[in-house]
Amino acid sequence: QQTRVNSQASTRVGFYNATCPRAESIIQSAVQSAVDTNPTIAPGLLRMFFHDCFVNGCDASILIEGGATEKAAGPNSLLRGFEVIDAAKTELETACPGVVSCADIVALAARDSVVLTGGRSWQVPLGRRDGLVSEGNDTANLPAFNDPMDVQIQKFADKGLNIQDLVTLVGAHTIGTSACAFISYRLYNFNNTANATDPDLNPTFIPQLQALCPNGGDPLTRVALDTGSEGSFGNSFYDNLRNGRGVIESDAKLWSDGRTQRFVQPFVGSTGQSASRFNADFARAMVKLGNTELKTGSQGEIRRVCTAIN
Ligand code: HEM
Ligand SMILES: [Ca+2]
Repeated sequence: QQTRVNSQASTRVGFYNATCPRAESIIQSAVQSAVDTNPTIAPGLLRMFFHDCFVNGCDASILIEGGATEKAAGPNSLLRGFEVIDAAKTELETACPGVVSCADIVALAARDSVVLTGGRSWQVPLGRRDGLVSEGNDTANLPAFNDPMDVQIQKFADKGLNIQDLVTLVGAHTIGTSACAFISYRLYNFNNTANATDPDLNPTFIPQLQALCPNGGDPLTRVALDTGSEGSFGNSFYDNLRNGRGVIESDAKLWSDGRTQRFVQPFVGSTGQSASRFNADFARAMVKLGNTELKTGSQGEIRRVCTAIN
């Protein structure tokens, strides 16, 4: 198994220009029609790309179905949007059989999801190949909502991503929602102490979150990660962090830990400048994330269907 962390990325923009010129528009239409029907697909697809890239690189290992694959593992249990990738792949196989990798579909669908929710577009370097391995245990690479900041920083460093990349990429939480399962302990039982709340939470935010995630309520109830703006891609997420309104613990720590706060700061504020900086930096960080442990050239394969190795 070849792994190269961000080393001379050999993806390139326009990789399918000659071999499948309609590839990007086919994927864009598939994402658009899915998001039109169900807006929660957009954050689902953005998160899918992250969870793919962090485990065996951006190689569509996340899509493989069966026994103990990544998709079946705990950290991926709430991912959504798999059917959109399959729909795009079916159309691509008709238009240009055997050409477009599932890994590139995931990468493009993530970009399209950002654009459809109001973010700025960017060009996605392509040419990833699909991986031959998908093991549930490897999902331990993924950061967890309650990982200490040291662990989060280390998990990103292991993928060639620095603290600034971490802060920028977690800005993806400007769209989408979290299950109460990842929130309630901050409201009712912080540090395993009855009735204790997380001191990172703004006291005025606690009753709001408690209303959304009642004590003992359904752990699958969903709450916006960027309060007031869950459907709209932008830098308001960082304002919420500064205001003690980070919904999951790992997000809140981006402000309370000085190592990350210094990178949150430039994204805070309603001036066009901080918004513009976030959009530009996010695009750059996504390209960097997208070159994680690439398989290119003759490595891996182009899958016939995204859910199974050929
Ligand atoms: C320290 C790193 C991170 C942690 C601990 C983390 C954790 C989480 C958790 C616990 C959720 C809620 C999942 C659910 O209930 O369905 C979530 C949602 C989400 N995450 Fe992250 N995340 C991290 C980084 C990222 C990155 C780098 C991206 C993308 C570039 C991302 C994209 C998303 C999106 C879009 C959602 C919303 C999903 C939806 O609405 O279905 N996250 N994340
Ligand atoms: Ca992967």
